[in-house]
Amino acid sequence: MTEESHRSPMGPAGADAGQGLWQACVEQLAQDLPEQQFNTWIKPLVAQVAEDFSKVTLLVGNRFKLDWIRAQYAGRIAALLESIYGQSVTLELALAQREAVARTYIRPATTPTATPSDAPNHSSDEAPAGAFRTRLNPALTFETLVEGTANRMARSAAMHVAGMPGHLYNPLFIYGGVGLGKTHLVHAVGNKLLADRPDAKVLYIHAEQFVSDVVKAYQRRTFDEFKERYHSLDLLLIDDVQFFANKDRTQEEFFNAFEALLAKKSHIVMTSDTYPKGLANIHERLVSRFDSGLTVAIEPPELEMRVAILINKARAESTEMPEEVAFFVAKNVRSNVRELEGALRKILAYSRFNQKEISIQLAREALRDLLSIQNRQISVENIQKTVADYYKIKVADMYSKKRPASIARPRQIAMYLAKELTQKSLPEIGELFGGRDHTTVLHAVRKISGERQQLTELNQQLHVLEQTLKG
Ligand SMILES: Nc1ncnc2c1ncn2[C@@H]1O[C@H](COP(=O)(O)OP(=O)(O)OP(=O)(O)O)[C@@H](O)[C@H]1O
Repeated sequence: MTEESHRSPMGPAGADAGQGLWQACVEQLAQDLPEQQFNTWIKPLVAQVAEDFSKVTLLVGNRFKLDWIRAQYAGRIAALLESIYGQSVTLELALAQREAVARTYIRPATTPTATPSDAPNHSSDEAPAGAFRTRLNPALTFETLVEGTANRMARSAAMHVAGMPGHLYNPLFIYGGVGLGKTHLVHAVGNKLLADRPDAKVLYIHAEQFVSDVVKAYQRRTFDEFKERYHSLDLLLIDDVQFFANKDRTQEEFFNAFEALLAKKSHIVMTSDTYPKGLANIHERLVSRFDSGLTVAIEPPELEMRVAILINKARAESTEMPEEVAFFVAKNVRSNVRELEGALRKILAYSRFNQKEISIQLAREALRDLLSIQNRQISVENIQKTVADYYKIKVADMYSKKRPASIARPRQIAMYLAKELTQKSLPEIGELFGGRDHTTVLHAVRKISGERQQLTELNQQLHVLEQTLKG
């Protein structure tokens, strides 16, 4: 899709008609888009239209804008041009003031959805000299993040921060297991703020990169530059702060940056694999600061959310995934969104290679290995044993009629996990727990899933058990 080339001038003939085509497109976009978006992103574009209208090249001021327009608007623009002209039009994006022009060819799309694979990971790494490197991936936006019960609170807090940084929820601390969308969400905060305020100083950084920046500053004695860089931000997005464990110097520098940023009402958004008090080997004064704004969890996505993610991501690849296939995949791939994406990629590739329509049968074939590993690994017996070990009770207590809380609660947790992680029905699970009635299982499932939303500690324990069971 992307290639580097030199810009070739368009012939003058037909230039007016060409501009007419572009003008019609702009007028339509002005009606479709919010005014601020239109003024920021579309209005400044300069179009060059080929004589035969087969190609429209949009000249964009800088690399960040180019990536953003490609991710957010290119599909829609290409589709509009085609519908106005009535024939195929190739859309190209190019940097306006460069010798070597980065060109991007865009397929028309029916929806303006961005495909993460279309966009470079760190667009602003390629920002023109002197420009601020945000390290944001423009494809990771609120628009491409599917909302569900699992991320609703984190998402709305993040939206709030993006809309009004420096006010409520500072710092915002987002935690959850692997592949649940923490990174996506923090990029979305940065991208939204930049869309509203293109001059804001936003930086996304992984905690390991911060560690390496501290080491470099230490070796090169460039702490002044380091401080200037970090302390002048409007928004710092820092991923996976658990990586600060045991790194004293880094923790000290982060503490300083933290204090400086909060004092000037800049915003800090952090992610981690656990809640602040669960972090190991991080100084207490940092932990208490992490927890001083708002701490929110992202849970593993529920079934409906997994279905919606699959359908949306397939659509972003210009493929319609039938709902029943999405349900089949979502029921079988439960752990996290990254695995869901992997399953989708396999299905799309299998369907293309074999030139077959996407169906449940095709999904079953494409995911054969994955499904057999799952079936082998997660059985009710396995769950009972793992939960019994974890809570230090006997496996036999899973089937016994004993009722003390120290036994009844792990048993309810095991029933909940059996429902979540296996295909067994409530009566089947009841049978495997000493012949209990399905209503007992239903009660346990409802109780634990309700408490999971409220009790951070229980939620953490369930994460550990799930990760252990999934291997
Ligand atoms: N709700 C969602 N809607 C759409 N895509 C999602 C959603 N959640 C996660 N993803 C996608 O799943 C993939 C993994 O997400 P991400 O990298 O943000 O996870 P993470 O929680 O940061 O994981 P890790 O802790 O391993 O870094 C990404 O491609 C992301 O875009």
